[in-house]
Amino acid sequence: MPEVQSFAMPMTESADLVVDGGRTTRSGAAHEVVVPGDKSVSHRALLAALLPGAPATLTVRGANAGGAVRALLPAMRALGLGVRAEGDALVVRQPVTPQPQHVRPHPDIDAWPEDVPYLHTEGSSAAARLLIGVLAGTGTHAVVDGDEVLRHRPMDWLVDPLTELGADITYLGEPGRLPVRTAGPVDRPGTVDLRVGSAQARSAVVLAAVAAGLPVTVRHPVRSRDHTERMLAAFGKLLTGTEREVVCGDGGYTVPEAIDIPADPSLAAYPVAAHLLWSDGGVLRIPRVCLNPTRLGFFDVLRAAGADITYEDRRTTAGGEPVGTVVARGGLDGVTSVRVDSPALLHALIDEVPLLAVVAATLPGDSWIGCAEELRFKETDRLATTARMTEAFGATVDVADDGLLVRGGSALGAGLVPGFEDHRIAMAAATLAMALPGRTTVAGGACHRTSFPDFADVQRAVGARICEDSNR
Ligand SMILES: O=C(O)C1=C[C@@H](OP(=O)(O)O)[C@@H](O)[C@H](O)C1
Ligand SMILES: C=C(OP(=O)(O)O)C(=O)O
Repeated sequence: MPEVQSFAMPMTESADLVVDGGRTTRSGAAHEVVVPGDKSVSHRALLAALLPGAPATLTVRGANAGGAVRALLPAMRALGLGVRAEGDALVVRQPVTPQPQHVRPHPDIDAWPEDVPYLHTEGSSAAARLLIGVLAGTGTHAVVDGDEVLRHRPMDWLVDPLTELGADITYLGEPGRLPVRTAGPVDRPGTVDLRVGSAQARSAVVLAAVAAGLPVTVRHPVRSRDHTERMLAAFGKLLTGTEREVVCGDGGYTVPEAIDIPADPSLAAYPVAAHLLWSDGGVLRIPRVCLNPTRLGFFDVLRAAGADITYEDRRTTAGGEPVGTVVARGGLDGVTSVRVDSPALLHALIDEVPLLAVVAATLPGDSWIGCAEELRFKETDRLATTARMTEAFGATVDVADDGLLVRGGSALGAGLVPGFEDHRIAMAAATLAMALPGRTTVAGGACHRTSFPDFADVQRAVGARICEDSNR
């Protein structure tokens, strides 16, 4: 594992979120809310427009409109695709005149490669990593870069296996990190072993192999979210394999003219957690949620611990993803602790760890969230920032190399808590604050826009008192 970043000084570029505890709606009420489209499925659907043979127009309906997905659009435009919002859809047209992006200065780079598109994906690691995979499959010459935070996140997780398969990828700055230059396609069939469970790393290699039409077997240590494989299979691509490998075989695929994006389970988790933490009875329904089992860890862990969460109206979409309604009834009475102790379960709730930690802090027993070493390489070192945020409410959290031990039974209180400019940390903090008496300010909490632009509206619809305050 590479060296982790230091997040000693919380940054507060975004407005604060101010939350007053308690629920505005009557006890036992029924609520139904809609959450945004799945971020991961949105990234993959948009990138399908860059696969060889993609249709002249691809309509992605219900895409997530947060900063992480938007970060991909200027890069696509720089590659000569037209991307336009039409209602709740993003319409991708090709080819159009490329719209170059501005180069972000880098302390170690004086001369940038000329005559190749410069592609900047802001802070979105999924956008950068999946894009590198597609470029390595199509043999497109380009530079892929990101913001200061993304420039610290590991890219060797995918660049190493892509290079083994023959791709020409060079680091322009620090080895293992962005920016990278892609200059030649994967062209050596074979088997590669991934050393991390990252779905982005696996997806990059699978997308490269499929785009290049190269027979490749990708062995991986854990079956993390499998949206790429499901999407490609829905396009007709023959992918076989087992729990630990994906075999990208011969045979073509057809990218359809429209793809529907189901709602994001990692975003549905916030109103569900708020509802359970209020523990005042009632029922909350969230329709059209992606029920892919590789994404349901947060709900499954709470169900196993005794919470009443069910999945209803299940069906499978044309895109290969199961969807349905997530229904939460009652609260957390009888739930004493939670436990995550397998890599597959951890990956099924990887983005919900900060939220699970704050829920665990309200329980009487000690909870363990393990197998989580990859959390150190997110927007922040999320083992450290989750602990610091949860402790700011009065909780006791022990940080291990690979996880968090959240001690039960601490007295929790409202106050000023750090959001670390990390959307998952900020939304978890605001959600716990909804259940605590008094006023909490989540510093920089408006960074929720990275993945959940209408977070405050949705939480208000289930009874929260939450607003933005840029005047602190
Ligand atoms: O494949 C994806 O779209 C994602 C995979 C996960 O990251 P890793 O691949 O780094 O585990 C997750 O944390 C991220 O929000 C989105
Ligand atoms: C970690 C996340 O995304 P990414 O890795 O794409 O930045 C996230 O959405 O929590």
